[in-house]
Amino acid sequence: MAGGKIRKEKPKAKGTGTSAPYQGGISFHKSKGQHILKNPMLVDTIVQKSGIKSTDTILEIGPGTGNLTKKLLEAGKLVIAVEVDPRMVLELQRRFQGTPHSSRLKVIQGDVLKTELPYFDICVANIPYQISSPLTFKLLNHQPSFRCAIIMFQREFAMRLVAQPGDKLYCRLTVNTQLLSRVFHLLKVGKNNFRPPPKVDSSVVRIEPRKPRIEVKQKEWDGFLRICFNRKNKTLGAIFRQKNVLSLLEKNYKTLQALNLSVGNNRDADMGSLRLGNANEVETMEMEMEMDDADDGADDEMDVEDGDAEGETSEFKNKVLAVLKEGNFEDKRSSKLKLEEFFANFSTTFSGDNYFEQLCFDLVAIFDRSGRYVITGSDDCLVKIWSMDTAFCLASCHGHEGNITDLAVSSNNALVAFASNDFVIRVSYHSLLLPFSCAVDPLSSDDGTCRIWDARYSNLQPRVYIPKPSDILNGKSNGLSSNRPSSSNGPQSHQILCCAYNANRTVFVTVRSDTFARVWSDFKCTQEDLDQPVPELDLLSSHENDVNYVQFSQTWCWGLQYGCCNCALFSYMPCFRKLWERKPLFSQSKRNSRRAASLPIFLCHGLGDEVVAFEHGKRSAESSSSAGFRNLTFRTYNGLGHCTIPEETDEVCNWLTVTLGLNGSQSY
Ligand SMILES: C[S@@+](CC[C@H](N)C(=O)[O-])C[C@H]1O[C@@H](n2cnc3c(N)ncnc32)[C@H](O)[C@@H]1O
Repeated sequence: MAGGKIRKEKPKAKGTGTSAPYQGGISFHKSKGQHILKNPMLVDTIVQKSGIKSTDTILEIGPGTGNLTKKLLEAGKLVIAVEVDPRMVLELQRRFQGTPHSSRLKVIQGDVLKTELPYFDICVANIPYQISSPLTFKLLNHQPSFRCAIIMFQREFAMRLVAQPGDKLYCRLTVNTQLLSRVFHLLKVGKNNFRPPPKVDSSVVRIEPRKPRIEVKQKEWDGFLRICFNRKNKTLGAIFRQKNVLSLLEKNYKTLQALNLSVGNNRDADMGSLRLGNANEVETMEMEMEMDDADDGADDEMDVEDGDAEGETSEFKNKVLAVLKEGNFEDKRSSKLKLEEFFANFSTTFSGDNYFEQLCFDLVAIFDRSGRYVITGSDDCLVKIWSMDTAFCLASCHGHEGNITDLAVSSNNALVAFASNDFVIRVSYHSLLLPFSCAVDPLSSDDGTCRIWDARYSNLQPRVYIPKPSDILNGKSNGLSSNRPSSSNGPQSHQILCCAYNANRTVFVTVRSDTFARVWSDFKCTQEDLDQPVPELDLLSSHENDVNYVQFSQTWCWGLQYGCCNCALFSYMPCFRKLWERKPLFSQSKRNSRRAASLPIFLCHGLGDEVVAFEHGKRSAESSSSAGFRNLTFRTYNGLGHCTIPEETDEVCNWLTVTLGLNGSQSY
């Protein structure tokens, strides 16, 4: 591995002939990754390390204003530059027009990911980092193959490419890249070598495509790696015992078998020798991979619970495990497995049976509430925000250690919650003016807790919500949870599967794979509050299996906050008893309790509410009255279900008009 590090721009040496960075009066767009190289010495070093021959056709991706292009033209025979920004294309043409280089520069205007690449010997590029992954694989699949690519990447991405088994960054990207190429780290590059400086450090790597290529069915191979790296520190034996993995493999197997039979392809039905049919036909089948199993981190067997299929499934499981055992892979972990071992495992056991072909995790994607942005999550552990106007990726959110399994935007469009199968849910401000990145607390992964932090102050610790272990729960919980992980709490053994905020962000609910839903208060919002215990307001039970979706009712928004609102309007108050117990009205200062006691409250509830039982509304009213609220109106409506009627809305309107003095006669 070559070394070296260039950190800072050296002052321009007078009379050396090195020129100042050429900017051409253009303003740079961060959304297009426009961070031009401003250090001429660095440009020289990159070109020198590329080993360009005078006969070479060079591909440059994103030439920008041409600082690197100029040196490439001096070193090679022909430079083909692909640039998406028409302003840069113009600037490039202006810069080289009339120079001896102009006939050896060919500029293609367009998005490199959508451009059919011409023949080239070598690729040298300082690329926009948001296209790192697709670009790498586009290059590696390019035919005829090229000699090498010298590319500037974000440091972390570069380190993933060169990672070795056992390294923290060793991942599916590493193995996929190293299957097709050999990668070397050439140079560390500090932020100050760019204008404007990016937020991250960079590295230059050299990628040499393997010749000859290792031939592998790429879809199958990638599906296999997705499973292996989904929990990369688990043994392969434990991974392939998971019921979702097994049932998906079996589903693939059976569907493809059926397809094969239905086209009259009467083959031996033995698993070991069956070829499972045409990939195009199965492309349309719905086969989602959801790794949301109850997973306690141990390597215990988890049998498929399918009643009728049990016998067959066990047989299927045994066969899968037998092939793992045969290759001695059962106790190996993906994080430490060499490429050759992956390959051996894959080709000797599974290849040809197409079990993995359909194992691509779907992207999760949602529009934000304005409709101007799309937020996506994927199995590359990243959440990205895309502009609907330009189709550019505007921000990437790092920090998850597992696949992104779900996304949600709060009703006021201020927050985005990401669920991941690394056991953590993260919540970030959805504001494009703010850095959209969250640092991961290394202690937080795999602990089944919920963490919420303020992305505006990424140096601050997130607030941690630790559910009580379900084995000590006896129906309902009344106690407080600590907001700090502690050994007494022990490791959490259940993933959080989904969560939701209520409309005004005062309460949220999390659901874990132990089937319990927990309701939490989010009243505290300052950093000083971090040391205070976080109240787990309520524990909801009765589901018998995993709960995969949770949502607050939007029919009424309840907005009660102590001493800071003028009235409260709701159909019932979730967790009302615990709320009053935690913050008894009369434990506050006299002035505040007087004020709170006179708070006008309007409660209304339909007697036929099939979703929130009338009883809850009634008890909310009784409990609030006995807590000391004396200005409370409770209206009930005969036969009204979980909806509203004109009579109710009229009454609410009148009440608000009088209470808030909208008719000029304020009563509060
Ligand atoms: C990091 S700058 C590098 C500029 C120049 N090579 C340098 O080193 O000074 C990335 C360049 O890639 C261009 N770019 C961004 N996305 C692109 C895409 N999808 N296809 C082609 N060029 C792209 C940007 O407009 C920008 O000029």
